[in-house]
Amino acid sequence: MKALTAEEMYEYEKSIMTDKSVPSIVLMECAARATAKQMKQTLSQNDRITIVAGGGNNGGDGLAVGRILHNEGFQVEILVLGNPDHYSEQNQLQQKIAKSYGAVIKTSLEKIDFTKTTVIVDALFGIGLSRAVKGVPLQAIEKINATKQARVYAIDVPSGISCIEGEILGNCVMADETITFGFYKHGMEKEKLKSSFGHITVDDIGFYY
Ligand SMILES: NC(=O)C1=CN([C@@H]2O[C@H](COP(=O)(O)OP(=O)(O)OC[C@H]3O[C@@H](n4cnc5c(N)ncnc54)[C@H](O)[C@@H]3O)[C@@H](O)[C@H]2O)[C@@H](O)CC1
Ligand SMILES: [K+]
Repeated sequence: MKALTAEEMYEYEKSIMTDKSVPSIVLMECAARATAKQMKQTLSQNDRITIVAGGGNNGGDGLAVGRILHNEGFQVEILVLGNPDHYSEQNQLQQKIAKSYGAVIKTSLEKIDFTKTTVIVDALFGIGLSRAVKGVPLQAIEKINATKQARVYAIDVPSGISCIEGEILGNCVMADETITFGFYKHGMEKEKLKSSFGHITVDDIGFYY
């Protein structure tokens, strides 16, 4: 299978945003809608959904997924981790939109009661992971993996897997499903990582041809 490295994917996205003039936030909305659509194959209104978002655009995707599902009546709680000074533009905008629709955003791992969670969306890191996870993000990954009763959906890449090297950097989320955009990512071609990705869906989200 054709599996793109992070650099190749960034290049491709840049060409869509410049040559095709597609705004980043439009790509993000379409990525989030594709993720929500795939999740709804197995979601029920009884599910308690916890979005675990980082401060970058993977987190932005997660915030948009949370707002979309919240607006469709699902039980959603959103956790955003990371240094607020480093939130990406799109992440900040998605937080503003989610709050405007009444979604509650928490910012510390301790504030989430994972014992009640039945579905986790892993939106900590996507193709931007560039070094081994440690500290709070590592605690979050371990918490997600310890929440045995939850189905775990990874947005784009399970957090902790680097698409630069196609390797786990420290530890990674063990996803039941990964929804990735445009192309398979470097690492998905490796047999030894199959159990980390779970079932993989590639969605062109309307722009990646
Ligand atoms: N570029 C775009 O407009 C789009 C990007 N998309 C999403 O955006 C993701 C890429 O977003 P970003 O480039 O913001 O990066 P990520 O959201 O993957 O990572 C967030 C930030 O974490 C930092 N980081 C890297 N390794 C770390 C570590 N070990 N510990 C702590 N922080 C670390 C980096 O500074 C990185 O910018 C994709 O995977 C996809 O989910 C999609 O929304 C499609 C549109
Ligand atoms: K992720």
